[in-house]
Amino acid sequence: MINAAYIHIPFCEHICHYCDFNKVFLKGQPVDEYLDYLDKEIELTLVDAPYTKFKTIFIGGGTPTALNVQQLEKLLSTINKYMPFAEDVEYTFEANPGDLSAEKLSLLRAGGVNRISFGVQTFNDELLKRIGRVHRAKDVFQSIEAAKNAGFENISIDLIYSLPGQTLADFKETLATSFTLDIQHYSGYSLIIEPKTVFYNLMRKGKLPTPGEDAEAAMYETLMDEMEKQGFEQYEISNFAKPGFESKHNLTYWDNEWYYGFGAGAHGYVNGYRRSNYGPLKKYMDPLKEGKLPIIEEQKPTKAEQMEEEMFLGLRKIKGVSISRFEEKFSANPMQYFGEEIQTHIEKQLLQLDGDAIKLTRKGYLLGNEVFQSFIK
Ligand SMILES: C[S@@+](CC[C@H](N)C(=O)[O-])C[C@H]1O[C@@H](n2cnc3c(N)ncnc32)[C@H](O)[C@@H]1O
Ligand SMILES: C[S@@+](CC[C@H](N)C(=O)[O-])C[C@H]1O[C@@H](n2cnc3c(N)ncnc32)[C@H](O)[C@@H]1O
Ligand code: SF4
Repeated sequence: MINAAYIHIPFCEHICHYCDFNKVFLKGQPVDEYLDYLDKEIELTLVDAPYTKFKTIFIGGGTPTALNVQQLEKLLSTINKYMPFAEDVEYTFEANPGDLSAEKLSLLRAGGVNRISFGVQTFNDELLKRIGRVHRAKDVFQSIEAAKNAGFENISIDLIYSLPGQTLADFKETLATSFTLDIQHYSGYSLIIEPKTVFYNLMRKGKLPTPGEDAEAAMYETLMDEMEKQGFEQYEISNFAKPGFESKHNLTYWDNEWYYGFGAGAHGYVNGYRRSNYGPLKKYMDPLKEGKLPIIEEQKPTKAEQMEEEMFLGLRKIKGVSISRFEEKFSANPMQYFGEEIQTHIEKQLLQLDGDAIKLTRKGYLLGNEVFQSFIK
């Protein structure tokens, strides 16, 4: 039974210089039509599904909060129509600071949303401008205050470090400001320069002054140290939470469990099959017009692939991969199956054994990608 769902809203009011997620500039887009087809996709998918109460629902983007009040109402009513919630559901909406009026916030609350994840990135207004964001630090304070006033008690922000021109001192200031917010969860990502973004083109022309590897590592160390000092537990390479506020939805991914993915470009892991939807709006909507699901490809990972996934997803979690759970799932001992890879990384002090767990060392957090890749045979 699948009890997690991701829903993608691919519209943004502006396009940030670093972002390569599936999104289009909002103006002139068939947003209402998109929401109709999203309704159709969810209906088609869930009509034959065994009765499920959803434990996690995550509305991401793009920018879900770029929808207007009527469109938000429509989206929430689709979800309410087809997706019964478990009592302890974690229902997240991603939001851009400055986007949420009191009216939109109370609609979300009334619709059952109980977690908001704001894309803050940095509190330095100069840097915000440089990375192509339109919000400013003051919008973050206002939005979080408004979300609290509307009754939200589980609020997260995303930060990006290693931004062009950012110094360690600057990042420390962003962190210090973040801790004045009294919220429950933080994600801290290091900037990835993705192909086809403004930043990628600047980089190729030698015009992107990124801080460099040493500064990036120093910022990450600072992030981890400061989070710990403030009582936020690191539970994944980039994620920190007050006890009990770890993101259950994102843990579904790292625990290698099944989930639905609805909307343009969304991916899902449904009944053993990894699937992804068409990204471009027209390609997503066309099959639905004929009553068909907009799936580009569906692939069932072999047992060997599932074991690899269990490792490279699970090792992202600070508590690591449970040996006994692995054995239960695959009737194989990971210490034997991946003996060589694990041994090599223990020798390099990137992995460690801790009771029933295989997990990264602190040095391993910095070099996670090197470790994960070695598990893909
Ligand atoms: C895809 S956005 C969607 C939510 C919302 N539109 C926003 O901008 O916050 C989710 C998060 O991904 C992170 N992100 C996007 N592009 C990134 C990149 N190139 N490097 C690191 N983090 C990135 C940002 O922190 C962002 O908040
Ligand atoms: C970068 S993460 C940020 C999560 C946030 N830090 C939190 O704690 O809630 C969220 C982004 O990942 C992407 N994403 C997550 N699940 C997805 C899925 N199943 N299919 C496609 N994109 C997905 C979306 O672009 C979404 O905006
Ligand atoms: S970071 Fe968020 S707001 Fe910016 S372009 Fe990407 S999805 Fe849109």
